[in-house]
Amino acid sequence: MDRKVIIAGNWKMNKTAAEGKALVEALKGLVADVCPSKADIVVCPPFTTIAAVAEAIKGSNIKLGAQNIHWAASGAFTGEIAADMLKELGVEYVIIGHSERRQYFGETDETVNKRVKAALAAGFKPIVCIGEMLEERESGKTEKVLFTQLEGGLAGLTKEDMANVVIAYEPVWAIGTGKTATPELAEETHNFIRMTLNDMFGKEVGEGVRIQYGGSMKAENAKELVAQRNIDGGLIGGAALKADSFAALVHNAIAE
Ligand SMILES: O=C[C@H](O)COP(=O)(O)O
Repeated sequence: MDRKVIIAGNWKMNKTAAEGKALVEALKGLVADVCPSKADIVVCPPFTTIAAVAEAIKGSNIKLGAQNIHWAASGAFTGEIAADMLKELGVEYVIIGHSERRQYFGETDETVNKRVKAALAAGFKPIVCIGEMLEERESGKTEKVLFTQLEGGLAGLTKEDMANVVIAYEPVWAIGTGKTATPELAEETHNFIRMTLNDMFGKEVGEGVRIQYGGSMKAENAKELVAQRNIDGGLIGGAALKADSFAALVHNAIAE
């Protein structure tokens, strides 16, 4: 099945509004030649930078994402963000359950699931992050960890919901370390994720779900990674923080 490549830049806690605006102003020109039918190009700035970026990317082929969403419509949830607030800014994608949220902010499969459901109900496309820690991989627990994260994070979702869900596989040991998974190892794991999705939702659904790789992906390794059968793009941290490195990565990822 043909799945459209999706390259998303997760800016994490980087870029003021002015810096974010400057980045996308430069990026727009550098990726203007990328046909929207060929790839989805997404930037996910921090909340305070979204409005400025939304304005700057109007009329371009760059789409907007956020880095989190709360499950309640409003209320006493200090530090959180609601669906309406993101909708108003033109956000389309929402990253949910990033390993940094799980590691440092107590995110669990249960809260991931609540956020995913809220995102879908509001019409967003969730990018659901899963991935194992180094000691889990070394002790042979990778598949068990990923299975549990998929089962918990996607619990209760329908086949129709899955048409709007993107999975990001990010081995935690590869994030920001420069230690990319080899294309073979990444593909083996993506294939396991695909099989699990096929089991959970049926092959006709599972084969259509886009699975991004994340973890030290850069222009130099993007082509080989995305060439793998079950790798449909990337969730990019460090290399998304500069317009030229992100644009080069996008071009290499979709190069024939
Ligand atoms: O969300 C992005 C990932 O955590 C990857 O980050 P990185 O490209 O800096 O390794």
